[in-house]
Amino acid sequence: MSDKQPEWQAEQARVDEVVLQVDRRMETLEEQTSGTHSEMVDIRKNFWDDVTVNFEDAVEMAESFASLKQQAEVLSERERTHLHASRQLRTLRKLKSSPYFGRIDFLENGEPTADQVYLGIASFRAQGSEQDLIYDWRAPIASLYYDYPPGPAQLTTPAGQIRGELLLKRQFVIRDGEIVSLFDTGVTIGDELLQEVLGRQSDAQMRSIVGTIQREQNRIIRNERSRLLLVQGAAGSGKTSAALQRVAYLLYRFRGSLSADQIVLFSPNPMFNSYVSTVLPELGEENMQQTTFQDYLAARLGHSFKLENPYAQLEYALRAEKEHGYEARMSGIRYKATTGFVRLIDGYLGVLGGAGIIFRDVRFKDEVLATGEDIGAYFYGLDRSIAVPNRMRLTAEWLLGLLKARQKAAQQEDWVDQAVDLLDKETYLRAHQTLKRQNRKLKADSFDDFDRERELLGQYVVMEAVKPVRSRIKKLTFVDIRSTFLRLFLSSEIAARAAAHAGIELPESWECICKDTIDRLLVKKMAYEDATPFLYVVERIRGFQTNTSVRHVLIDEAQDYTAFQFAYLQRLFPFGRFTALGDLNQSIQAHAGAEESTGFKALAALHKEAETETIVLKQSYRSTRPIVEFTSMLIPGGEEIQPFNRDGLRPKLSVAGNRDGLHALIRERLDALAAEGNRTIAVICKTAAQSLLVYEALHGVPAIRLVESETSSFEPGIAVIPSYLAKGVEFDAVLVYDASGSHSGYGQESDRKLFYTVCTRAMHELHLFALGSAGPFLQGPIEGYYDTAPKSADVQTH
Ligand SMILES: Nc1ncnc2c1ncn2[C@@H]1O[C@H](COP(=O)(O)OP(=O)(O)OP(=O)(O)O)[C@@H](O)[C@H]1O
Repeated sequence: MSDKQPEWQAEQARVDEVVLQVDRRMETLEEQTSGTHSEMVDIRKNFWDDVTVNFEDAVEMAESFASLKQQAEVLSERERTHLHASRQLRTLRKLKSSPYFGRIDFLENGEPTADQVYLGIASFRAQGSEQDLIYDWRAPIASLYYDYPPGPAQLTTPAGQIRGELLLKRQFVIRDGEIVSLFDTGVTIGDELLQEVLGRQSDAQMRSIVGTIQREQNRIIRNERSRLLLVQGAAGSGKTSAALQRVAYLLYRFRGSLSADQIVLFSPNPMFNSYVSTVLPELGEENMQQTTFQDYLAARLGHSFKLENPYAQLEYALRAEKEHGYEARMSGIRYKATTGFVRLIDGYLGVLGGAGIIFRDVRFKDEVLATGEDIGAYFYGLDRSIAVPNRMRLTAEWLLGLLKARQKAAQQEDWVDQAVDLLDKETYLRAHQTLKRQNRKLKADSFDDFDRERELLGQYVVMEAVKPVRSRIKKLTFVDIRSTFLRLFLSSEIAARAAAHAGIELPESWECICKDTIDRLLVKKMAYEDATPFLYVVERIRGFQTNTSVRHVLIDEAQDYTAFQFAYLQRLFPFGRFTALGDLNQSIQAHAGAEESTGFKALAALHKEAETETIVLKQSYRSTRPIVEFTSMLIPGGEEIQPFNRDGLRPKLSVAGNRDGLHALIRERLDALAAEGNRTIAVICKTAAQSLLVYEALHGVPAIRLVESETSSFEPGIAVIPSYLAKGVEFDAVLVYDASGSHSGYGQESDRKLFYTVCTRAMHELHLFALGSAGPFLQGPIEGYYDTAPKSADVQTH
């Protein structure tokens, strides 16, 4: 529609009116906030003048306390009002610039006139009015906009189904209060707006897709029914986008009962956290908790082991092929990712319920209070129908009882006298304070009595000596979980019993797996593949420290999780509803290729079928049509992926005869891409080691930076980045290093998904660089989907 048409002008007049109303509201709010702000400053400044503090006796103290409490409450009430108003102002500022993005005219059956509904990031009505000038995109009526083209439509509300007809569906782009474009759409969501949105250069931050959410994505966003929502979606199909919009939806739908800190998003790496961190604030919502699974593991394991990170594991899988023990480790990595291994560990835990947990001696002052055998005998003497963690608690209580008896006896011992003599002044004073606190009858002058003082200081010394032992008993450190875990791998007889208990067979490579596991655990190294099974055993023996406040757990890149990791997460968040989003074609972890039951199926197995919903996204939005057509050829079943019809250049392959030549070609391409105005460009390498070499070889290229596993921010410019860290993110242009079939390129069948993942990061341009010749994935029918640059003259090296 053109801006000359009366329809456009009428819409602009409405925008002007809404902006005026928003402005008015902002003025009122600004006045209010400046008022509450100065009140807050005042209260803070005069806090102590306005309270009466008197600690002379109990009554005065209670009064002082009440006065303090009241003053603090007034302050926090003002702070809350201020925060709320500031948030509202932030949203109003956004509405002022772009009040809405869509309009629907809905004629409900039996009604004489259609409702005009304008949709924006928040609802808004003029002061004193009953009518919404803007509806929140999450309001029930907004679903019509996302779900139906013009024609018959229906809406599910708490009151039942509403049927009617969608007479009009209009989309707007409004900037600074001016309509920039306006489309009436015939299909679900008009291609024009999507074309415009997707054709833009990326700006190093993920954007909200609120104005162009597609019907399938809307199903993900608004799902309230399922305990487990599984989303399998092609690369670039909007899984992450839908997940974030879903969080915003849930916060709106359940406002009052759900807060942002009750939602956790597990993301693939810290850089990804930064990439998505602006979407929710852009929608006027607070960010949910964001973490990586690795961070979670590290926090739970503490410092007792040197924990390998998943990237180090992946680097090993990609690079160490020639190292001794490679196959043993790789078969371990694959087996430990399976549900078979979960069952084996469950079987082992079953065995341990009857016998076999290893206990440590509990000592007090170099003397054994209870030997590991004694503890074992006590533990296994308890009723076996009591769950293991509860028996552990009972055992701890028994040990605390022993310790108490020992504490009493110790007071007469010589070492106590010696320790009392050696007390320094500070400790002496501390002892005095502590004893005074504990024994109210003790008056300040009691210390004048030498014998009494000696006795009390003796008690203090023993109490201090007992403290760490008591704390260790409470933490159940008398259970030697490392040795207990190791035993499964050390004893073939126990492994066989665990397998029999679980009703499964041990894998053929079990012996090799055992040797590999033992070697590392004995030196307190925790391989990534062992970390979750180990923690699972820890928590099943000691009792799970569950997080009961979390209501929604979203797992992005879920295809990379093992059956064990899902089982673990499921137990950690017993009240959480799970949304798992992934793409099996992008399974790039070292365990990829393990039995099919890893990934989604394992997670689904943990839930009832009736509580699970699976949504498949086939349309890919990120890349241009030529890029999607090319990448679809890389994977089986790729023909099912539907490219969004956005034009662009075909991917281009450049081949060089030596590395210097390759680097010269890349430099040339980077210059050209930067000159074209691409804001985010990535040279994606296979490994971190390769990234470092390439980064050094490209020294001097402006705005180039190396991305490493610790990199925590996603920035514009040129990134040299290992394949696995590019997961989940996207770039205007991608240069793949190196697309040959050599070891440092992508030659093995096991490299296929990695190669696919790398190529699908490109939004507008994809350039492939190969050393020597193109790799196997670029040969055959796929040759019809990319162009080849004329072979360059190789750079001569000296
Ligand atoms: N409905 C939509 N409207 C506009 N843009 C969209 C829509 N859906 C997806 N996109 C865009 O497509 C790109 C890919 O989206 P996103 O990263 O969410 O996909 P993904 O499925 O998580 O991808 P991958 O699995 O490859 O990491 C993003 O730029 C996103 O903004």
